[in-house]
Amino acid sequence: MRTLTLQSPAKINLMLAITGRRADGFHDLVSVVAPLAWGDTLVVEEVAAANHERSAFTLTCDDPGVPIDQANLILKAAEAFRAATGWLGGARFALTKRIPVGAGLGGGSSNAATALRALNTLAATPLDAVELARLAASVGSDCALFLHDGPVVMRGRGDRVEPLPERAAARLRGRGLLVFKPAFAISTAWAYGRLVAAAPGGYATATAAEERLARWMDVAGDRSRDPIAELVFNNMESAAFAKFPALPLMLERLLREFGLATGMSGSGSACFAFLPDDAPVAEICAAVRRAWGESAFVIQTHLQ
Ligand SMILES: C[C@@](CO)(OP(=O)(O)O)[C@H](O)COP(=O)(O)OP(=O)(O)OC[C@H]1O[C@@H](n2ccc(N)nc2=O)[C@H](O)[C@@H]1O
Ligand SMILES: Nc1ncnc2c1ncn2[C@@H]1O[C@H](COP(=O)(O)OP(=O)(O)O)[C@@H](O)[C@H]1O
Repeated sequence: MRTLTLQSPAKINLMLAITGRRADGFHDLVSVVAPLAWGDTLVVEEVAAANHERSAFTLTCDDPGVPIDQANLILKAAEAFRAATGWLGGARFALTKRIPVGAGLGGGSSNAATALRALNTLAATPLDAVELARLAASVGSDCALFLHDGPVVMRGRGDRVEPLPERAAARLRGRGLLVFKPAFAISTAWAYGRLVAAAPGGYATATAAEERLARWMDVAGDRSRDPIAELVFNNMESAAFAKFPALPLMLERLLREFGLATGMSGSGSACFAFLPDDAPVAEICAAVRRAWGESAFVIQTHLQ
């Protein structure tokens, strides 16, 4: 039986414009998202179907805080895969969790997409790319982006995903950054709920979002400039920053003391700072830990 070991990366929303609520209750958005060169590891051990009976999907995880029952997006994705393909095989999933939960780093969605990629490799009659993307989107709004290995633009409720044009992607790939998260998490449902409560005040217009993206793509090929800070935008920050002032205080401090461009990822609470080559990384990490305590999560990585 085959065993696959796959990386399941975290993501950062470099630009996140939530543009309004849809009839189905979800929100439309325009987002530039990039996977990080860091994340969880998923080992997938194939279990053959015996006597034309279905074999089970099971999950273990080294982090006791992560559910390992049907609430886990890995098992949801696996069952969705079976329903879509009729595949009778099973799998033992073993997840090594590094991505903090409720951070806006897309850990659960990434795990689900990674599970789908694994099962599609194991299945005798795999889904094509369009079918796999549709299936991923049915598991979670943020899942489909993780079927790509580089920066993408995500639209709709997150289900319409296209790779960034190469010239723009090249400006992001390999870019160093620090990702840091305080001890508290923020629930995605809460963050969208705050936008609904403030509607229509908190929404960005789709036109302004597309213009921001187009402006950045226009100058992205100009090597004499580094316009990354002009791309960074997130209208989920208002609610999170109002409730948790530790977040904006930290970002202001990193700009003031180290001149760093920063932002919050997704619904938070993780934030990121771009690291120039000569950045005093140890000093920056120390500043984060001094303010947020030793329980703060800090990782130095780069965009994939
Ligand atoms: C905000 C974002 C930005 O990338 O990321 P995270 O902060 O969660 O990482 C995503 O839109 C999160 O996507 P995801 O976490 O997959 O959301 P889902 O599981 O589908 O839905 C969780 C909750 O968010 C709401 N939701 C989600 C996506 C969307 N486009 N509109 C919504 O209103 C749903 O109504 C639901 O209450
Ligand atoms: N494989 C998984 N890894 C982490 N969380 C998961 C997973 N499957 C389901 N969840 C649940 O998803 C919720 C959000 O998790 P996560 O994807 O890490 O956050 P975020 O949406 O902020 O990026 C949590 O309530 C968690 O219990």
